[in-house]
Amino acid sequence: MSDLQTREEYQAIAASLTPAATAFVDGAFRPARSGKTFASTNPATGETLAEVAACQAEDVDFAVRKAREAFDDGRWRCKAPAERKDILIRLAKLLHRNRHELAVLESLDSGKPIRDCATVDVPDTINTLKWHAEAIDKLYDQSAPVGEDAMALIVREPIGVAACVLPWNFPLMMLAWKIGPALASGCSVIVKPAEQTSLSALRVAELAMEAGLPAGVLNVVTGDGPGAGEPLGLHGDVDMVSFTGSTETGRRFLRYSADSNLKKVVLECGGKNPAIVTDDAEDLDLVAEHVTNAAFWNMGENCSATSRLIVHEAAKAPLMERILARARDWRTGDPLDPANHLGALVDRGHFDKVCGYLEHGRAEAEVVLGGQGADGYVEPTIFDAVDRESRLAREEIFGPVLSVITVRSADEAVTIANDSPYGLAASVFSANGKRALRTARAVRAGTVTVNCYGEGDITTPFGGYKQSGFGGRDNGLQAHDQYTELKTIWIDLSDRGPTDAVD
Ligand SMILES: NC(=O)C1=CN([C@@H]2O[C@H](COP(=O)(O)OP(=O)(O)OC[C@H]3O[C@@H](n4cnc5c(N)ncnc54)[C@H](O)[C@@H]3O)[C@@H](O)[C@H]2O)C=CC1
Ligand code: BAL
Repeated sequence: MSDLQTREEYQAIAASLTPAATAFVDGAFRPARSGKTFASTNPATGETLAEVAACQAEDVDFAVRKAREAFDDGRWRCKAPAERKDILIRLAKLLHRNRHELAVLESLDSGKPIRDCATVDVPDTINTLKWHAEAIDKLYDQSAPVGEDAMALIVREPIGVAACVLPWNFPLMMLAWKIGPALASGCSVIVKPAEQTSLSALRVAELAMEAGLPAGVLNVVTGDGPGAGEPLGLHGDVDMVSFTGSTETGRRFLRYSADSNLKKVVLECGGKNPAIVTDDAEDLDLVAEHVTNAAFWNMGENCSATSRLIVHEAAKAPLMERILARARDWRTGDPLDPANHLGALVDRGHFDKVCGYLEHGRAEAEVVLGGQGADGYVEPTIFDAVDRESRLAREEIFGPVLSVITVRSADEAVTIANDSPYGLAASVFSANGKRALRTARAVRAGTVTVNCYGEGDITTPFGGYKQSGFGGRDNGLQAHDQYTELKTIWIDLSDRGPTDAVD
């Protein structure tokens, strides 16, 4: 049954909110030491939602010190696994109890449509935390096959202080994708939300205290990239950074690491994701449904959005007719109206960037749908006859823009799909099982879906090849690898005496 409320109910919740907007460190809300703030605005209205603490290096230092203390004294990592599990499950329950408020906060701060915040973002956040919490007391260490004279234990230990640097497109979901496994592993965590969308992370940190998470274990440092992100990346006492965002900023984190303490860096970056439709694709209604969702869901502000439709010439006309029919039904407007599929883009800067691509597309390709933006909103847009060398075909637009490229064979489709610096996600539509699987194998991307579109689920690792990712995966038990170190403990079992042992 749908959990959606009416627009009026959402508006009433919005009117009742007084979001916390200072940093959250060592169990308490704290302003930036400088006293500086920046406005967090509702991109749909331009209204200021809160003045958020503009943290800088000194605030980051304090947060790292508190996180380190919490890690070193073992108040979290040394708790019995079942107790840590219970606290995180309590947090998941508190998120569920506050789900309408969280969905509204997320929608107001980011421009995302409430229908998605309520039915996807918040439920996925809760499920992710629950799933990692449940794993805590079910993961076993290993013993290596080293023979009779020794025993070698391979144990997994929390890495220490983990910094989670978040994007603005899925503020809650990305928070959960990172703090879920980080906290489950026993780390202390410092979250740096994107400056556009700080509010939901602060609320989650507050609820985590209510759930019983010890102070200092989950901290949120608000601020922009150069002010708060850079000092985190350069900090000598941060053990790892898990980052989601642009490839350009991802590169910076590698440099920060090289210039400081060689902290582990895991990057989940951009994508230019192809959907390949072969000449034998069946059920074009279903294909059209998947491609429309993949391209326009979350206003295309999604690293795994399908932004290139690579379609065989034989399937193109009937498929395009079906995609257009669906996309025309997607309503754009007030994010708090559950009837709307698309809300506002995250901020004016990003809106202007997407509009720049629309202008380019109008000049270089054939507009078959949309093609204009107004007042922070961009309607679903489809460009046909896109040149595979053009900016539309190669650059991440991060808006509701689909570029169509026509091909004459499956091999040509794969060549074009792989002709990209990115390799995050792809989908393949073909009724021929062998061909579909061969194509899925040939595409260089971290997630390839067959006859559907998606990102897998919490049980499957998510991340990219090439410049889409580096160093690890989110989701699945593989996500725990990010936040843990492996230690070998070698125990001598031989009956040689000490003199023999050094011979
Ligand atoms: N893979 C993904 O999910 C995302 C991709 N993007 C892509 O990136 C483009 C630009 O968006 P931005 O908001 O500028 O992304 P961004 O990569 O700059 O921001 C992501 C995070 O990095 C932080 N950051 C920014 N500059 C930093 C610096 N110099 N040092 C340390 N931290 C820094 C930000 O404060 C934010 O928390 C988008 O148009 C889109 O193409 C953006 C967000 C998410
Ligand atoms: N779609 C999940 C990852 C991201 O867009 O940032």
